[in-house]
Amino acid sequence: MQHRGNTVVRYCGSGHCRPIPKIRLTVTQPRTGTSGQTQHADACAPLAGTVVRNAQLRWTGLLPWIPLVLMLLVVLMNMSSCATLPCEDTWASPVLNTLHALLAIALAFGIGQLKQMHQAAVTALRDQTVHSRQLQADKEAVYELASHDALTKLPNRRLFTELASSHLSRARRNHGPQVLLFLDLDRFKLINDSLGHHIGDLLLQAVGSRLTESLRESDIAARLGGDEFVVLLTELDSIEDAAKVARKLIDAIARPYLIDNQEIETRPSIGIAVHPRDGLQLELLMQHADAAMYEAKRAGRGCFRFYDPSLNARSALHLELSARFRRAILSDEFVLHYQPRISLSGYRVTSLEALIRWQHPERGLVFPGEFIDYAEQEGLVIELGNWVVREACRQIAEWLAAGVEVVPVAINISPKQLRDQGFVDVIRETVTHYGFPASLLELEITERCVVEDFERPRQALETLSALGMKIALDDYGTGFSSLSYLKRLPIDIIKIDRSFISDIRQQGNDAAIVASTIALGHNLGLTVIAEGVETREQLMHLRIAGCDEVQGYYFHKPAAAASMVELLRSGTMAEQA
Ligand SMILES: Nc1nc2c(ncn2[C@@H]2O[C@H](COP(=O)(O)O[C@H]3[C@@H](O)[C@H](n4cnc5c(=O)[nH]c(N)nc54)O[C@@H]3COP(=O)(O)O)[C@@H](O)[C@H]2O)c(=O)[nH]1
Repeated sequence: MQHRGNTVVRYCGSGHCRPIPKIRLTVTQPRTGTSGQTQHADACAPLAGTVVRNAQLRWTGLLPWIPLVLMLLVVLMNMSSCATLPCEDTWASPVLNTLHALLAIALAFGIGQLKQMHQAAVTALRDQTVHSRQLQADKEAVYELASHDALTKLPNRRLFTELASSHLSRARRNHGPQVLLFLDLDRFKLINDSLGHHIGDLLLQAVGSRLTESLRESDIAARLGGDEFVVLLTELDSIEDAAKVARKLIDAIARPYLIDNQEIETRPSIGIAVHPRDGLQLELLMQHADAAMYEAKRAGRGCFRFYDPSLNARSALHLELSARFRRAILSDEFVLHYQPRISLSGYRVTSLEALIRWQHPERGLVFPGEFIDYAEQEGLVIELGNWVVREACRQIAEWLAAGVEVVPVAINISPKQLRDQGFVDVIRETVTHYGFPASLLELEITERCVVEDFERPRQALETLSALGMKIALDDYGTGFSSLSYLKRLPIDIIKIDRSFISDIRQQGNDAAIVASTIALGHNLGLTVIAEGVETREQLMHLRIAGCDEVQGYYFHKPAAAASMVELLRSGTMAEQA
């Protein structure tokens, strides 16, 4: 079918086209009370059928009148013959009898036609009823499709915009606080890519159900698309209550899901914007809640943040950084900072992690959280990663030349970089160029590196491991914590993510996870490192739990290469006061 102007042209079976006026359906949904979606429906077929049937009825409707007219003629003739001839006249009787017989036949034919006509009318009426029921069902289906998300059955962006906008304009008169929550699932892409879209879809449905179960009837929840959901909280006593609801939603959504016999976990990051404080119009509130959601992601994911006007300035900075980023690689504006890793037996410096920073000419030091994702999306991360390899090797060579006892330097490898065909050669050639043992370089990868493609990264890691480099699995516990990866990849070190370390002292889940990860790592013969150690309490807990090494602000923040020289010369660190 094609739409041409206001005419819908339907391709018929015979191959020629019949123009039929375009039908507009304006659908009203009683549940929400909103005048709904205007849709063009393909109503041509049933309507065309009805037109043809009506024409047929008109023609067949004339047929019963023919015998009736005949009958009238016979009666008239009969009457005139009786008037002019003596009725007993012998020759007139056969004529009249014939005419009577004709009359009887005509009557029978007429009654038959009348019956058929009645039957046709009844059928047409029944067809009409079935058709209007079908049309109503079609209208409802069109409305459902146009206004709801097919997967979760929640309202979609369009319906949410209608409902929330009308609610906000009413609320403007009532002066109640209305709060918009913008939710985005953490690491959903990882789940989708690794477990398949079917599992991803089932997870989204389950998240949609948890969301609605946790809200009041009066709240309006919708799925915007992908892993993004929005909620308008309509009956809050105070803005503080929004934080309680956000916390409740995080807890509800973070509970594990059992999907196709697999336990899956996800958490939402939530941004919050308050009406009228953060905006009067829905569009602005959505933008602000979205900006706050990104802030929640930056703050470590699985948490919520309220909108704050300074976020706008940060978004502007982000855009500006993106524009300058390509030039920055060419103009060598990046530097590496280093953070020591310390053994828990003797507090020896065992390694340095190289962390990239952008020395921006006007903005000063910009941290990788601001540009690594952008570099990854734009395909610039390979170029940037190769720069890190060369710079780390140059620095090792410089320290060695200065007579400093160098410990291995760990560099972070991004997923695209590890999949790049030239990756192994770049490392091998650079190490050969500087002529130091390959064991002075360590590679930190995350599970994300092997999700999309396993074999090529595995081979690259095997080759580099065979050269003597150690491989660390970073951010352990935040992805799948897959035992299969630990078994099939040449991993030497597990780095427990800092999100498990911050609450370790409370003897809750995090302490149990850390203890079992340490036991698991040791059973597999791996070195276990805890990241993000900031307090003495955490340090003591990790010592008792049997962790091998720690890294974190407690001992040293990442710092420029120059400040590592003293540390490397002494080789140990002391506990902080
Ligand atoms: N592909 C590449 N990724 C890189 C590179 N350099 C860094 N990164 C990744 O960027 C993320 C953020 O890094 P950064 O801002 O440098 O933060 C690191 C530390 O400063 C921080 N850290 C360390 N100790 C603490 C602590 O006690 N508390 C606290 N709040 N933060 C701490 O952790 C980051 C190091 O994390 P990790 O890499 O997981 O060991 C980060 O993901 C980097 O990996 C690069 O060259 N290439």
